[in-house]
Amino acid sequence: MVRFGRAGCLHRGQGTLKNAAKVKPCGDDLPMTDEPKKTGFFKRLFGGQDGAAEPAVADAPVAPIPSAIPTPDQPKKKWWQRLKDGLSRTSSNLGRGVTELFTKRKLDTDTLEELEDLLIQADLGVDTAARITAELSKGRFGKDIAPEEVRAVLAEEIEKTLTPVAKPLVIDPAARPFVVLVVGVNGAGKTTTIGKLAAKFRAEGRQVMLAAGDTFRAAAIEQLKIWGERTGVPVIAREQGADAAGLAFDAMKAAKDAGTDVLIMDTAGRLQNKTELMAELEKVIRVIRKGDPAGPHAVLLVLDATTGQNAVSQVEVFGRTAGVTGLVMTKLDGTARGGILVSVAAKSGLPVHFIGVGEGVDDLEPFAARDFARALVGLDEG
Ligand SMILES: Nc1nc2c(ncn2[C@@H]2O[C@H](COP(=O)(O)OP(=O)(O)OP(=O)(O)O)[C@@H](O)[C@H]2O)c(=O)[nH]1
Repeated sequence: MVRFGRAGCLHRGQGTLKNAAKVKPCGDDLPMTDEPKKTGFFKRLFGGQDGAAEPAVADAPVAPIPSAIPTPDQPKKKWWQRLKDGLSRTSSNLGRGVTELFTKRKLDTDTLEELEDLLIQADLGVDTAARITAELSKGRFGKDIAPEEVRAVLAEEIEKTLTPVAKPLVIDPAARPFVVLVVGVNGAGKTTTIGKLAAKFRAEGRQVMLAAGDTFRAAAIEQLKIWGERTGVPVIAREQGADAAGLAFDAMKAAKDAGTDVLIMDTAGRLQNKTELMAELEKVIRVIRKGDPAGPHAVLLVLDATTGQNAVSQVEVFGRTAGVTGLVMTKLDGTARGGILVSVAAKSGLPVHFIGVGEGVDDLEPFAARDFARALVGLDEG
């Protein structure tokens, strides 16, 4: 049965926390990349706890949903400040590391190697780290160099890597509905991102509909309904355990009938190495295409920054199976290794549409290369 989840009685489970005791590191049973992981000074600097992402469990209670619509008495922080605060764990580690490396030391083979290690520990990836250090040494080798200069070069090189992928998600008004399919591993932040996107599109005056395609978890359906209620957006849902492809069919029909501009479809979190679940995703896509051969018009892969280099493998597999058209990276505030975005961007070349630096509705914004690069290395807005 199709239910429109706009009505009031949706607060069951609201405000409860996902049970931290039930989760295990996301990377546990996933194919990891062979990026070298260093120990010692840099390990201590970067904590070594990242990779402990939060895969959701099937019976996890609903995640807390922050107020979707900020009330006037909530002082609204500028996005730059949110970004800077969100990336502070990475930027303070990088900044401290650079200062310790380059105070009263020349730019020589040792310092360059140590800088490369520092960048790898921040998850920028081996290739990017090597390219940046090579660039830094040009014309400066054997000379004194101030930490500020190193930071400026870092920001410049990171910006260069990111500029080609910093692309907005363009909603084609000719596609009605413009179907956005949201995919990713468990707990990456898909449902939360959908809620934030719904609020954004509504603020732009678009008619939005949500589809609770994560039929696996009752809590996920409830969570999406709450976001729907808060953002004033109808939610198409079926009961827990229902066929996800059937739900996609219902949602396509309902969105067409209602003349909706944007239909955002949630999907169950799935590990990229679980083939039967990946096959289910392909089925959902086939059903969407029956409704509109050009759909889904965007397939957003939500990546949790705290999963580190495993994000690279997620991009590969979801890209192959679901035809990912763009990325959203969440939880950049929860890691000292925010450089993972640079690594993923450099390797995949996929557009990065949005980044998330917190749980609030305003903590997701379109991705801007320069702002990100400067905030990542602890420089001011430039
Ligand atoms: N700190 C932080 N937390 C976030 C961010 N985005 C999402 N979260 C939190 O991450 C947790 C998981 O988010 P969900 O939206 O439920 O993730 P999901 O991918 O839908 O999860 P499944 O339905 O289990 O696949 C929630 O507690 C969110 O509030 C972010 O940018 N920063």
